[in-house]
Amino acid sequence: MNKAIVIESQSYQKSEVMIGHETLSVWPWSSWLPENAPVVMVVDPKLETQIEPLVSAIEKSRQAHMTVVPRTIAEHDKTLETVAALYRDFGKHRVTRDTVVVAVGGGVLTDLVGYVAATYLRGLRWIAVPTTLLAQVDAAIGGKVAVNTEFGKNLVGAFHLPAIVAIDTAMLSTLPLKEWRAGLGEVIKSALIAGGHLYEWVQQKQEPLGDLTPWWASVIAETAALKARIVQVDLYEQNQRMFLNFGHTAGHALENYFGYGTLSHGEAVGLGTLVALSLSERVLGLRKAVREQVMGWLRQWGLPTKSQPFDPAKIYEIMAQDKKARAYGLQWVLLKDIGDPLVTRQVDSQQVMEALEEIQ
Ligand SMILES: O=C(O)C(=O)C[C@@H](O)[C@H](O)[C@H](O)COP(=O)(O)O
Repeated sequence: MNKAIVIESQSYQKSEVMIGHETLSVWPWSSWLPENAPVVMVVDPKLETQIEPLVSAIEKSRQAHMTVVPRTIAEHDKTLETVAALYRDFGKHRVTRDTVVVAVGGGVLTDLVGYVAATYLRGLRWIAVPTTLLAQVDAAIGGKVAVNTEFGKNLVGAFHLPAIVAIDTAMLSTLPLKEWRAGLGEVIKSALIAGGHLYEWVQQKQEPLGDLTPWWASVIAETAALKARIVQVDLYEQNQRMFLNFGHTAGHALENYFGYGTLSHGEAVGLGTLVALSLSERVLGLRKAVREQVMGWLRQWGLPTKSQPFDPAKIYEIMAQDKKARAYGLQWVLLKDIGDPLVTRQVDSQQVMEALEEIQ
């Protein structure tokens, strides 16, 4: 018999993105956590005091036991070794398949803990509680979970949607300015690929970092919503979701080149955005005024418009590992105009080298 038996996956992943202010411990945790399911919370130790109301809200809402695992995870810790350490923690705590993992921290922590949730016991339900600007507007949304390798950023990972993304903007009240800056690359990227209100708000003013003003509340909500809309139609990044990678082709390569953690993701994506805009001018005729405007935004927010010196040939070599690359070569996300991104292979190495030189 050579008739194929077809298995069509019904793995319908669903993710609810909640955005509020001072709402974390009053959200309906008892309905978010299956009855009697054990909970393992992996939390950035810096936040343990701040999230006490959340811990008690979860413990009050359930009979089952909750284990809190404090774990500092900086960019240079975003490795398979750290994943293995968490596997050991989960083994020690006898984590079972009905356990819900709650990840509380920045984008690096939610990326790594989300990957542990995607792979431990072949997959656990998880909830993301993002506590930085980067995580709230981008990293915790959409289920891209991953760790870095020596060959590149996020090269080992999965698509594993968090059941809930609980974004409480009050968590930003204690966020250091460096961490605010680390999320700005995604805000600028989103404004450029989306156009519309988000672009207009950012074009009109770039409010100071650190105060959660109504302007920031609107920008965060709209950036998060943009990502959710795109993921809704292209979870596995077959086409539109690639637009969210604007500025990341060069950005990730710069992070790898200088050593993870040396350049923040926001700084790297800001520089990568300038490279992508320069290529958009060369390949698609985008007007140079857009890049000049973005340089003004970066300066206003204290992000670099020039990189430390680097070897463009080495950056180009690292970019070859980019996940948008295919056997036939690199794919670039460029802009035809504000709000009008596209994916193209029609970029030659000379144009890339010239665009890279412009940020040196
Ligand atoms: O969610 C996506 O898709 C993105 O590309 C969003 C990016 O801003 C984010 O940094 C993502 O983690 C990078 O994706 P990767 O596939 O280049 O690792």
